[in-house]
Formats: sequence, C-alpha cells, structure tokens
Amino acid sequence: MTTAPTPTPAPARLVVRTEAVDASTLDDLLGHLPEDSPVTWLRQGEGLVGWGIATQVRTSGSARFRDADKWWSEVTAQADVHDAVDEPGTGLVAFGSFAFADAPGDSVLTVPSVVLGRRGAVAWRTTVHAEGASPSGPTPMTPVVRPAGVTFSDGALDSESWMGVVADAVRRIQSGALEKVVLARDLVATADTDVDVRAPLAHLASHYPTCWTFHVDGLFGATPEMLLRRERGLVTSRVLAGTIRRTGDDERDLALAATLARSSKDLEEHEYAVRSVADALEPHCSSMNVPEAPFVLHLPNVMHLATDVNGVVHDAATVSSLRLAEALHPSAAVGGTPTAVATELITEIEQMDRGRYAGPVGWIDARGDGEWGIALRSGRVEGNRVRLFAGCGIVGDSAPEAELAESQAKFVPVRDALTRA
Ligand SMILES: C=C(O[C@H]1C=CC=C(C(=O)O)[C@@H]1O)C(=O)O
Repeated sequence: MTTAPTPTPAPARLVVRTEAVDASTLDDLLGHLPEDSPVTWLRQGEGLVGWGIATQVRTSGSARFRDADKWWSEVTAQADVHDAVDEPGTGLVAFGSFAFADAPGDSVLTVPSVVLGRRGAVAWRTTVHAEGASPSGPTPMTPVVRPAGVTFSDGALDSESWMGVVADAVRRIQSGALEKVVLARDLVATADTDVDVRAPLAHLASHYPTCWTFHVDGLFGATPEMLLRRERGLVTSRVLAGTIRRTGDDERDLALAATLARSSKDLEEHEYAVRSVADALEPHCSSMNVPEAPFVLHLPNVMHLATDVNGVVHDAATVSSLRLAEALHPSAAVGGTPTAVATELITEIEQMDRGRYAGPVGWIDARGDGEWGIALRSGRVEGNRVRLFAGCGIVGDSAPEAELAESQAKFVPVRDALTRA
C-alpha cells in the first residue's frame, strides 16, 4: 500500500541573515538550545543547532524525497539571503528526517528561525523570518530537565518472538531467497513527565563524540553512519556493517577487533553494504574511490567494520544532496540485499513500524549540499514516552541469540542517555 503524498504548501518568501560570531562563545552549542522545536546535528563539538520554525513541509509516500526537494528548491529560489560567512551550513539551511519506508510514516523538512553553527574557528548565527514579519526576539532559555522515573518495556515484539523472526529470516536466506536482511526491534521507555530531549542529546554528544548527534522533530540519536556528505563537488559515505560488542577491557577489545576484521560472516555482510552504496553513487560520480578492505571503527559500546567511499560528483548543479540520499536509501546496512526482496521481507516479518528510524536524517543548504546520516540507534519522543530502535544485519549463518545481544548493545546509547547524567 502507498499513501498519497501530502500536498506541499506554497512556501513563504524568507529573509535570512547570517553573521559571524566569536567561536569561543559557541564552545557548547547545545548549551544555547531552548526547548522550542530544537534541531541538532553535532559531532565533536562542531555542527549546527537550531530552534523555532520559520517554515516546514511534511511529505509522505514514495515521493517523500522528491516533494520535499521540490519545496526546498522553491524556498531557496525565493529567499532573500544576506550571508556574511559563506561556509557550508551558513545562509539558508533546512533540517530533515525521512521515513524508512514508503508507507506508513511521515517525513519532515524544517527551516528553524535561528541556527547557531560552528566549524573549527568559524562560528555564526543565522536568523530566518517570513518577509513582512518581524524577526522573532530572544527565545527564553529554560533549565534542561533530566528524565525521571524511566522504565522500559517491550515494543512491538518481546525478545523470544524477535529471535523467532530472525530464525525465519535465516531460513529464507539459507533457502536462497535473498542474501541479507536487516531486522530491527523497539523498546518503549516511559518517564514520569514529558521528556526534554535536550537532556539525552547532551549525554549522547559527550559520550559518543565520533557519532553525529541528531534531533529533528522528535527523532534523536547518535549515529555512527554517514549516508552521505556532499560539499563543494565531493561526496563521502561512511558505510558500516558487521558488528562486535565491546567488553570494556581494552586488550580483549583489540583481540575482538582483529576477530571482526577476519570474520567471514561480517566481511560478507559488509561487502553487501559497500556494494549497494557504490552502485547507487556511481551514476552521479565522475570518479570514485572504494577501498578494498574495511577498517574497524571503535565506539564506546560496539565496534563496526567501516568503509569510507569517496567520489567527485558531476551533477551537483541539478541533483541535491537530498536526492542523493534518496538514491542511496535504503542501503544494505538498513535494508538488505537484494534491496527490493529485503525490504519486502522487512514489511512481511518485522512486525514493527520503523517510522523515521533507519531513514536519512540531516541538513541541506541552499546550494543543495549537506550531510545526511542514517537515523540508527535512535529514539522517538512522544510526550513522556520514547520508542527506542536498533537493528541487526542478518545473513545465512546469523544466530538469533547473538543478534539479540547485538541489538541490546545498540540500545545502550539512547538507554543510557535517558537514565544517566
Ligand atoms: C541497523 C543498525 O545498524 C546497522 C549499521 C551498522 C551495523 C549493522 C550490523 O552490523 O548489523 C547494521 O547493519 C542499527 O544500529 O540500528
């Protein structure tokens, strides 16, 4: 079933002003974030935070990327932009979060009223308002409230049932129906009062500095996987697939990293993911570099096989980073191989609405450049409830118990962010 796309409203003409600010005043970008519709995209203290809504579009169905991209072209074409900094992320930017599947689920692209950004020694503040309206005044800062009384319960399936689904997938892979499928599960966290997302964001940004800490319209997390970054004609994608849990003992973890780098199950899973990204980028690139062997990416909770694919794009003038994200989505790291068979199987057996989990999340500027991560290891805030998501790549020799343990390790970042200071 596909849902009819929501008609996109005619965008208002926006007045946009970016001014340089002293970078030392923006050491802690999150510390400046009020509670009013916050958005974030942060890594190692740099990136963007924003708040308020200058304009926004919601799209759905199979045309969700195309409709949002068309809307963005209209918004940028009409805008009156005064940009005194002229760096990626300055001037007019929108933050987006897109549904994993054509249906169900909605997607969003939002232009905040205020954006603060930092990139090395350069920092800026952008304000956006509709022509004819006056710029909004300072937004009051309220103290960040940590979630209290958080309890966790099963989401769509309990552990036993989910392992049954994994076993089913393994049988189908062994019968030759497909090569790999990524199966996800959810947990539900319930707090005493509405969750102030700034608290888990601060935890994620400080504990997972090499990941991208994101929040757009209720979906937040720290993702290690960059679907694509496009900047000044160059595109990069960080592909992850193949995972091992960390033990906390550095010597043992190093030995485990070596095991991961030699594991034929994980190398096979990784190869599918790299191939799917390289195949999708190829038509857009005049040259590409796809390393032959992955490296091991160390995160506090898990280690992954990782490959950085780079390319020179030849169609940046006509194809935006959002349309590139559409071309790459869903990669084998969140869908499977072959893509169509795997996504059908997910719909058939996963028994969970992924919503915007595992979809592209990030930002786009007026040139169409931007950064789009994959919304992994994330949570969706709805009042005092948060749905946590994590998924695992299943291949022919995957063991359900091991996949369950892997999914539990992948819940750790958001789980801790909700329960620890
Ligand atoms: C689907 C997720 O992870 C993917 C990304 C990296 C490694 C993966 C794996 O080894 O299974 C998954 O394909 C998730 O974290 O929710």
